[in-house]
Amino acid sequence: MKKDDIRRSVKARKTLLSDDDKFSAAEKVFGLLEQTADFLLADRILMYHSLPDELSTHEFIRKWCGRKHFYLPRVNGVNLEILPYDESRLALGSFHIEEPTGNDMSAIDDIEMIVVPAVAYDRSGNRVGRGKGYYDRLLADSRARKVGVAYDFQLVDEIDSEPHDVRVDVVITESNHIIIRKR
Ligand SMILES: Nc1nc2c(c(=O)[nH]1)N(C=O)[C@@H](CNc1ccc(C(=O)N[C@@H](CCC(=O)O)C(=O)O)cc1)CN2
Ligand SMILES: Nc1ncnc2c1ncn2[C@@H]1O[C@H](COP(=O)(O)OP(=O)(O)OP(=O)(O)O)[C@@H](O)[C@H]1O
Repeated sequence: MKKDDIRRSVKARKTLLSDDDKFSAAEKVFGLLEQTADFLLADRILMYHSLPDELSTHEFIRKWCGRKHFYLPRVNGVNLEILPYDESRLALGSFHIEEPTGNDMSAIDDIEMIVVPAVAYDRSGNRVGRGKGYYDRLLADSRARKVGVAYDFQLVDEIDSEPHDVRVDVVITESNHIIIRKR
C-alpha cells in the first residue's frame, strides 16, 4: 500500500474514535508495553508527547516518570533534539507539540529504548510517519530498542517501504504484540 493512501485512510478512521475508545486503547497498549522485558530493563526511554490524534502517552508518562528517565524529542530545523522530560518545563513548539525547554540536550547514544509514534505499521516493522522524515533520521542514528505503538487499525497489510525507512523492532497495538527482531 502507498504511504499517502495509508495516511488518508488512517486519518479518516481516527475521526470515528470516541474519548472512551482512545482512553481504553492507550490503557491496553501501554499495559502491554510495561510488561515487556524491553521496557522493564530500560531506564532511559525516549517517549513522544502525544497530539490529540495520536495514541495518548500522557497517562503512561505520568505513571512511570518517577521510576524511569523519560526523554522527549524537540524539533530543531530538520532534526530532532532529545531532552529530559520535565512536566513543569514543557512549552508549545513546532507543530503544536509540547516539547522540553532548555539546553541540556542528550546524545541519541544515551537512549536505551524509543517509543515511536506513527501513522501506521506493518507486521515487518515498516512504518509510515507524518512524511517529514524526522523519525527516519533519528532512528537511523540509534541502536536503541525501537517499539512502535498504535491503534489496531493502524496495523496495515503491507507498506511500500523506501531505502531510508528504518524498521521498528516491536509493534504493539491493543490486540497485537509483534516481535520483529529479538533483543
Ligand atoms: N507527538 C509527536 N511528537 C513528535 C512527532 C510526532 O509524530 N508526534 N514527530 C514525528 O515526526 C516529530 C515532529 N514532527 C511532526 C511533523 C508533522 C506534524 C504535523 O502535524 N503535520 C501535519 C501537517 C501540519 C503542518 O505542516 O503544519 C499533518 O500531519 O497533518 C507533526 C509533527 C517530533 N515530535
Ligand atoms: N536518513 C535520512 N536522511 C535524509 N533524509 C531522509 C532520511 N530519511 C528520510 N528522509 C527524507 O524525509 C522525507 C520523508 O520521508 P518519509 O515519507 O518516509 O517520512 P515518514 O517516515 O513518513 O516521516 P517521519 O520519519 O517524520 O515519521 C523524504 O523526502 C526522505 O527523503
